[in-house]
Amino acid sequence: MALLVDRIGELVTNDPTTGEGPLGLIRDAAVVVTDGRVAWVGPRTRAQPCDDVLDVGGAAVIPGFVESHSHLVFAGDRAEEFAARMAGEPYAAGGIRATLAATRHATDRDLTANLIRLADEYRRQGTTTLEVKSGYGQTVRDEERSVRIASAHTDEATLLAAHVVPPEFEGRADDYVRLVVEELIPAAAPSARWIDVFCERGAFDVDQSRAVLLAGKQAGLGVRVHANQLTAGGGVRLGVELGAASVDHCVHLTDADVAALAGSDTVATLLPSADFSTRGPYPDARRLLDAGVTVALGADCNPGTSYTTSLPLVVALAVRELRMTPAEALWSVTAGGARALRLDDVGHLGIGARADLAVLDAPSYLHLAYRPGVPLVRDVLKDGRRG
Ligand SMILES: N=CN[C@@H](CCC(=O)O)C(=O)O
Ligand SMILES: [Zn+2]
Repeated sequence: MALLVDRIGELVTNDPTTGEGPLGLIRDAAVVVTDGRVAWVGPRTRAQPCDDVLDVGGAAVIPGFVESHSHLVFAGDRAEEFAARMAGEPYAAGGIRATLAATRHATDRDLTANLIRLADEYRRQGTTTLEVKSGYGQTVRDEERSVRIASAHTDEATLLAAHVVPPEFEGRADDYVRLVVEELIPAAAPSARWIDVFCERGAFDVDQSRAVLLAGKQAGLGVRVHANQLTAGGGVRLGVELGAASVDHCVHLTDADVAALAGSDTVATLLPSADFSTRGPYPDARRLLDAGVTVALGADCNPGTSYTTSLPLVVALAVRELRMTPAEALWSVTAGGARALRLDDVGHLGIGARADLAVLDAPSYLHLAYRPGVPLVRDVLKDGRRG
């Protein structure tokens, strides 16, 4: 059965062969969906009649957001830590340990309920593809169950086996890395698609990160890295060296980091809501874009640095604070996220793509940045279906 999404005032396809400019814009458009995929897209006057019609009444329609960086398997929150930060405390990697303790005590059922709650929040705000990381367990048992819980809800589950050195390994990071390589990854990798590591002062250094990522690669996982969030360490170059799909945060970059990214297939994923919520500096998106680096944007939902599921907020921050154009920001949060996950059938609405789209309560995608904080996502289709 075919569905006609009709009377679209402005359609963003992200397919420059179908519409105008890099966003592939079509005005007065329609989309035909069959079997959960885009079967046809073009001016509405040329659309064939279909059994089912969704009349959006002149609204803008965009590809569903692709979130390539979230931490949804956790218990508790850290509102007090946030308040202390707003009163002047700096963010440090060690805060993760508070969530570690709460997560280890939580049941699978509690962790699942929290994940579903946050994934629903993401969906209501237009996100149709969601990567989810483990990383608040840091024992073989807790990482294995975290990534298993994530994988029941997404194909994009990431084993963040080395997020922080757990308290029982205080001063013995190398021993923890050995446990990760020898026991944790073999136990948890079957539930994951990706391996990730927090390569940062206070977390894991470059050699420790390399050992973890290589063990993950060996187990068949794709590589992603939390890199250069707090300092200009070696995380970005390590990611490029290992062929990472994405290096994430990228706040503190040297010229050599930018050059390495520009000469690679590795995406730089920027997470401005984390910088907003830690009151940290923002990354220099223009420097990356001008060097030809592929830039993605994510919300990085987690209880420590960025307790938001709003990719519309991220678009507004990217435009206002990172000086990206609205078109660049929208591309980065849809097609860019897809590149960061090495997916080619999401993040755009070309023929054959998944029919994942968001209908906005607005005549143009420009309103995502122009009307910050306003709930503009009116309807969401995932694989051509609502809900
Ligand atoms: N930077 C490391 N990981 C998370 C923060 C985790 C936490 O503070 O709980 C992030 O992506 O920002
Ligand atoms: Zn993160």
